[in-house]
Amino acid sequence: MGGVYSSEKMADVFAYESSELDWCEDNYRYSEHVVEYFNTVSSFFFFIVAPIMLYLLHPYAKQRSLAIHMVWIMMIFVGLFSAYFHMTLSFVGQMLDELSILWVLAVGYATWFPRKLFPSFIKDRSTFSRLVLLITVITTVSSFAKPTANAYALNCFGLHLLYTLAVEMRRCTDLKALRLAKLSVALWVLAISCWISDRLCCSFWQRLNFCYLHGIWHILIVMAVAYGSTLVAYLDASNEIPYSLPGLAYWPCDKWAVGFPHIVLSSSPKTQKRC
Ligand SMILES: CCCCCCCC/C=C\CCCCCCCC(=O)N[C@@H](CO)[C@H](O)/C=C/CCCCCCCCCCCCC
Ligand SMILES: [Ca+2]
Ligand SMILES: [Zn+2]
Repeated sequence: MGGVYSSEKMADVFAYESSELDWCEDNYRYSEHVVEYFNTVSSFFFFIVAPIMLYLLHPYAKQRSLAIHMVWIMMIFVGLFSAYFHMTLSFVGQMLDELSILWVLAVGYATWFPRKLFPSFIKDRSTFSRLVLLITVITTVSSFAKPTANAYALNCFGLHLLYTLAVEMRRCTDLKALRLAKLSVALWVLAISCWISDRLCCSFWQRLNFCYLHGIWHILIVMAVAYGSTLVAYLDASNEIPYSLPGLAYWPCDKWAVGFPHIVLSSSPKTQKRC
């Protein structure tokens, strides 16, 4: 009897709409199998951007460490779990979506957090990575205590990332890096405005019959991560492999600096910069 009860409970967490979260988009509007259609489809944008970034960052990863590819490989899983979450609005979907974001952030921090900003008691990156791992495991376990607070906690980590970037950019005189920083922050501000507005002003957007802000957030946040992570990687390359003369370029149109940013490594001398 107890076995039947617990397996029913197990099934409950996979059930459609078992999550306490429900985004502004109308449920089952376009399909009886997909709860939030536009939010699900927009999650596939992760699958387009991740392979492009993996390809573009490959020369830098080859020089620095192939482990860097983990960030964008994990972003493919974030997209997959996000699509599953919005398709079902299940509790398992929510936790997979949120925990995969937490672990991408952890890998990003372990890989790119500037050495000079390490707490004073930490001497090398492997000790720092162990500290990040410990914090991530504790946060993963705590995330089950109050799942509705998880997304807000993740946004706080996002704010810390922005603060770190601001500290790093204070001394930077490289115009291309400064432009990339401004674009990254602008994309993040637009993205987070959509996320907050979808959560807090839903009745307003319903009256306008425009309930797609969370889907737009998906698209903007992937672009913010593409821009922001390239900037962090560029600062890392300037500090850790300066002999390969890292520079910034854009694909497909470098001339107008439009498209996806990436790092070019060359042996020719560059104009002086300080980052
Ligand atoms: C020195 C550190 C370097 C770190 C490198 C960056 C690593 C990538 C970081 C984050 C990945 C974010 C992926 C977002 C997925 C969105 C899925 C989603 O929509 N989930 C929602 C539910 O469907 C959920 O409610 C969202 C919660 C909020 C997540 C907030 C994540 C913080 C993102 C910070 C990105 C900053 C970009 C850089 C800007 C300068
Ligand atoms: Ca909804
Ligand atoms: Zn989402």
